[in-house]
Amino acid sequence: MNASSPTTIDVTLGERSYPVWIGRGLLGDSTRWRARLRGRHALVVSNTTVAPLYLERVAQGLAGLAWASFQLDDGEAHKSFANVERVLEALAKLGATRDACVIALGGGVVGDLAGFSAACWMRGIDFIQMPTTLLAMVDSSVGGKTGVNLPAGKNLVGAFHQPRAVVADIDTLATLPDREYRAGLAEVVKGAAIGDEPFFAWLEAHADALAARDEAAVIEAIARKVAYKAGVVARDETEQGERALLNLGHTFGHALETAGRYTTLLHGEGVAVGMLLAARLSERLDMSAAADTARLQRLLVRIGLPVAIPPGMDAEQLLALMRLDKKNTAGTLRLILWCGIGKAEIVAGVNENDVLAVLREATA
Ligand SMILES: NC(=O)c1ccc[n+]([C@@H]2O[C@H](COP(=O)([O-])OP(=O)(O)OC[C@H]3O[C@@H](n4cnc5c(N)ncnc54)[C@H](O)[C@@H]3O)[C@@H](O)[C@H]2O)c1
Ligand SMILES: O=C(O)C(=O)C[C@@H](O)[C@H](O)[C@H](O)COP(=O)(O)O
Ligand SMILES: [Zn+2]
Repeated sequence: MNASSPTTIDVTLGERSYPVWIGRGLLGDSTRWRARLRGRHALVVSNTTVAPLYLERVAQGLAGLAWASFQLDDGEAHKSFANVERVLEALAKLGATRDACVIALGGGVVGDLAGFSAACWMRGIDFIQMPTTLLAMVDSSVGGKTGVNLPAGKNLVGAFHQPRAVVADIDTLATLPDREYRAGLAEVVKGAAIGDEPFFAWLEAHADALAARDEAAVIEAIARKVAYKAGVVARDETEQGERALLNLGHTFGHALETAGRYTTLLHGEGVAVGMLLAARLSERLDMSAAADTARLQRLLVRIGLPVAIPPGMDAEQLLALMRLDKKNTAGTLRLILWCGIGKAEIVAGVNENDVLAVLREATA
């Protein structure tokens, strides 16, 4: 495959739409993405790991523009309000006007923070997502959720702000560590588990090819997950209903990530464990069968994802963190529960004692 034939999926939001390009050589071949820039200012936001690897490829496409780059320190702990302020200061220093564009070059941390900064600067300017992790390609770069963490919890501050384009250059995956790659697969499994039974079966059949990073399998997995998510986002851009299903495993997962101070579990790993906890809770509430939970666990294990709560975490502490989840209403837990492969439901007023029982069993 070359840069002239990417797989393209359009995310359509009423009258608007933007492309997600998936393929090889896309960063260095700027013909497509450069045409999405409207003004003469661009700020590339990246981090200290990704910029040395890939900034040069993007820089070539920015020739002739007034542009600068800003590098975050690496890690989830840097998805912070303080860094948003630093990005905004970099935009001010660049003299960025309303037609400026922020380019997010990196994983989901960079994408969420850069996108939120773009949403804030002059009440909203363009941004382009250039995801360089599998997780960012299949999930965070698509759909317009942007934001940062607070010490109290994940993603507590943010905005819906859609990108102008998503440039998923799979060449960048060559340098992605295996653990990060596997974490990205968790969000692929999630999409299939929520709403696409045939895709789940395909993942089971291609688990070995995916673990070996077979190129055709990787591109198909990215494209199928992005197409699934694009459909959900098109129907419910701002999470008034159906979109909340994309949060399967996340109320548990975010609590696990936060409890581990963002160093114990990666986001995708938290989602993997979180999905299993959600599955067990669903079984307890007679919404799903043990056989489905076992099938989900088998696939996650084959991919090499964790399926247990890390040692030292406490059930009560996790429940307290879950109480701050954004989906909750009227002071009660509102969770995404699982009804077996390919089906999930939003359930309000979940009894905390049931959640605690599942957490206690998993932390015992
Ligand atoms: N907005 C959304 O819809 C959405 C969806 C899913 C996840 N998220 C968020 O995304 C974040 C997780 O994203 P992530 O898993 O990409 O983590 P990340 O951004 O921390 O990237 C993972 C690691 O890989 C490194 N890296 C990135 N690209 C690389 C490359 N090509 N080669 C080598 N190293 C590379 C990074 O420097 C980092 O160390 C979380 O904050 C999560 O909340 C958001
Ligand atoms: O796009 C969505 O909607 C998602 O929920 C995707 C999730 O995988 C992602 O982790 C998202 O950041 C979670 O958002 P939050 O609303 O729970 O903060
Ligand atoms: Zn997620």
